[in-house]
Amino acid sequence: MSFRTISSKNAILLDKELMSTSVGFSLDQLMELAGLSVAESVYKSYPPKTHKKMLIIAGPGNNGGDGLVAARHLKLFGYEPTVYYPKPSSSFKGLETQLHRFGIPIITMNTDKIDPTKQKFIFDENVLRKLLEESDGIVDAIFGFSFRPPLRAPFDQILKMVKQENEQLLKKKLKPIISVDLPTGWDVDKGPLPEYDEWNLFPQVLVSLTAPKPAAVEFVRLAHNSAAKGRIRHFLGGRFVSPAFADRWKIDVGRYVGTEQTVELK
Ligand SMILES: NC(=O)C1=CN([C@@H]2O[C@H](COP(=O)(O)OP(=O)(O)OC[C@H]3O[C@@H](n4cnc5c(N)ncnc54)[C@H](OP(=O)(O)O)[C@@H]3O)[C@@H](O)[C@H]2O)[C@@H](O)CC1
Ligand SMILES: [K+]
Repeated sequence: MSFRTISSKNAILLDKELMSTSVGFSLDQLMELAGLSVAESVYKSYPPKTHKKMLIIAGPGNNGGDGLVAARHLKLFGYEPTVYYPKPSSSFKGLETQLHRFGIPIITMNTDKIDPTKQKFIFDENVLRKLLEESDGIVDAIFGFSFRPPLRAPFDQILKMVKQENEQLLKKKLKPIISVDLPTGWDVDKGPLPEYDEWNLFPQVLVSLTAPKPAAVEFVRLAHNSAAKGRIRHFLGGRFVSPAFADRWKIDVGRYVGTEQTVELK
């Protein structure tokens, strides 16, 4: 294992710099490339022939936005994606509209259960259980580098359930989890914290974006020590960094081949 990492603090600063006037990217551009690299990593790991029904669980921030983009690309790649999006962001209305146009179901605030004064999402475990049962794989686009434990509602209940159901279902059939940028719930700089074990997911695939975070080192280390090590994969995506920019931030550009948007780190 040899890859350089970037701390949570620097990942936030790097992100800002990419969108500064001196570098010139917009959030839409970065998210499109990030989401595309996630979809490509899913395809390389679990093609639609064997894992057609993908459940994308999207969080309220940009990690969730990557998930919405990935869902559209997955549809174009031949999957049947469904998006579970408990706390939609007003910034991503356009992405939601695109998903509607592509006929991708989005499970979001449950209108008949909304508290009309607070517009609160009320977690219904039967809805999530059914989605998990029907899916062939889960894309974890809940939280990325701005996550700070402990998890708050409703995501604590959601994560707990994904973990429990997946452990049950795994006994019958491998239902992989593909995590976007970080396994949700893990501390960005330390990895999974034992005190939060009830909702620490352990994904089969991690797609680090721009550069792996320190938690990715833990992911690889734990994978190496687990019985499932042969099935665990770590990709780098988000192909928008120039060599000079990477040098400045002491990260690796990634040895992408040809038109690839994602490269496996070994
Ligand atoms: N340059 C790149 O690499 C690019 C990176 N990109 C992607 O952006 C991701 C980072 O996105 P991000 O900064 O929006 O943060 P993210 O992790 O989605 O979470 C923020 C949300 O989580 C919430 N929240 C936090 N803690 C919580 C808790 N304990 N329990 C509950 N909620 C909690 C927080 O709520 P708040 O604390 O503000 O109330 C806020 O709503 C990055 O990982 C990558 O995937 C690409 O899109 C573009 C290029
Ligand atoms: K994630």
